Amino acid sequence: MPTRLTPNTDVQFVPATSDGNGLYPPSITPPDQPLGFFDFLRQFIANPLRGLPRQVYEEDLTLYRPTKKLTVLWVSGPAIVEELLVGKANLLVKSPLEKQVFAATLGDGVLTSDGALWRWQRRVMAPLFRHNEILSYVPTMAQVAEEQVTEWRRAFAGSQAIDEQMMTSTFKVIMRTMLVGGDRSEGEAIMRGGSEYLARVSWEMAHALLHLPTWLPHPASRQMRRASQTVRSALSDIITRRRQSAVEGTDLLARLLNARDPDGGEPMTQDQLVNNLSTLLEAGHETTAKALTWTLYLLARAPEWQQSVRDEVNRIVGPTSIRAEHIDKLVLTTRVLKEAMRLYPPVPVVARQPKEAFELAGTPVPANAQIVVPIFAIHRHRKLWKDPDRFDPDRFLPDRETEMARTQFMPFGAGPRICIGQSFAMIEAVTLLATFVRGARFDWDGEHLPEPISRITLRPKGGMPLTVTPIL
Ligand code: HEM
Repeated sequence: MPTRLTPNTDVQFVPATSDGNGLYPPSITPPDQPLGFFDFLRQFIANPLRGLPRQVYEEDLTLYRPTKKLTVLWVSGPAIVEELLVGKANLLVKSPLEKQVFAATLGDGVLTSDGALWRWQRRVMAPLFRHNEILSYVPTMAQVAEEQVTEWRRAFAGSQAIDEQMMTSTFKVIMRTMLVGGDRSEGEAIMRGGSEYLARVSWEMAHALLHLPTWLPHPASRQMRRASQTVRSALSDIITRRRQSAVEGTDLLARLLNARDPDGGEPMTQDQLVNNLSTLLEAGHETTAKALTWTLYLLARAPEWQQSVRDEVNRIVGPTSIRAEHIDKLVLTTRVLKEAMRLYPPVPVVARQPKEAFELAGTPVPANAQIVVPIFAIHRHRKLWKDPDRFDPDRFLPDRETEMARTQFMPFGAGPRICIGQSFAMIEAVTLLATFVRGARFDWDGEHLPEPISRITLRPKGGMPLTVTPIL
């Protein structure tokens, strides 16, 4: 039976602080009881993760019905997550809330569409994400990472805005591997526009939760519209130039330009091309940037782990650039990344809506339910993890990892909508992290305790200043 919750308006949120031990990084202390609707909404705008009550971290299924119109089902037990996202995937669609939030920027590209349109778009893109194809990008990824290390050497030791630098690096990677032909200023406009859009996304979500008409503006409407226009018009220019120059190639844009609808044989329209390019650029860089940002924070708090990663990279790779054959051998580096994505999953929540009423683990789910899989809470679930808030990469030692249920650790989602870029992200993150840690030391000031804030991706409140000392 799901836990049924009675709204309670007295709950205070206390973002956890550090106890001085570097292995316990900031978390969110969940409220003992859920909030009444308006408090929920207020906290949701500040940080949707504050809306998750304690039960979500302890039970498998939690039902929250704060108003007659809103039913939220939080699914946090691995067996039920599997039943939902794998077994019953064909009974679900992407949440209309998510679609409304992304309509202006991603349209109905592969992330936000359903049914035949989704299947076609996913099939067109799948070949780009084959493991071997991605391994061929390792030299480009290593070069981008080395450029960042060179910048740190030029800047000498000091505090650096790690979150911004990780965004720049991962964006360079995606532009140089997937979208050959964009120029630098277009690239910067796309990156800035995407980030500004996501920073304000909770307004759009709250607007959708309240079922307000889409023509009614909210405080962030204008900035979000401007940000999405910036991104879409830069992408449209790149596509037009590419069509005019008739450049051949196998990058993402070439594949999208050559794709034909299996039923009608039609190519993608300009709008569909823009939808999918912006989807790949947005989904493909901010997520990996956040994985790296949080990993470096954790390593700065745990210098002994940082040194172990450095030792591994020096032993396996030495002073040369990282190559494809090194990736599988960097096992400790990979474990550290996984543990960082457990504590700070770059996509902290995924959501669905049923096509019609159905049953989940014997519980009736109404057709209008918002089904939420809170990855953040699953990764810190009290019954699944020992000492869940502690940073301990050894959880991912091979014999311990094989004991985990498939959806106990699910930073890339699960089922047919699992992240198409999973291999790309892991190979990129290992290459960049290994190059960074070999080339520089990262130190924490002992004070910065960023609250993890869900803005589709998991952002550190107050950014991520770390002291970087190049290793010459
Ligand atoms: C650490 C990095 C990443 C994380 C944690 C991540 C996480 C996720 C998650 C959780 C989903 C599923 C969303 C859902 O079920 O609603 C997803 C979907 C997706 N991701 Fe990623 N992602 C990452 C990197 C990437 C990269 C590098 C790319 C592309 C280059 C990418 C492209 C996509 C796309 C296109 C989808 C939609 C797939 C579909 O609906 O068929 N992601 N990602």
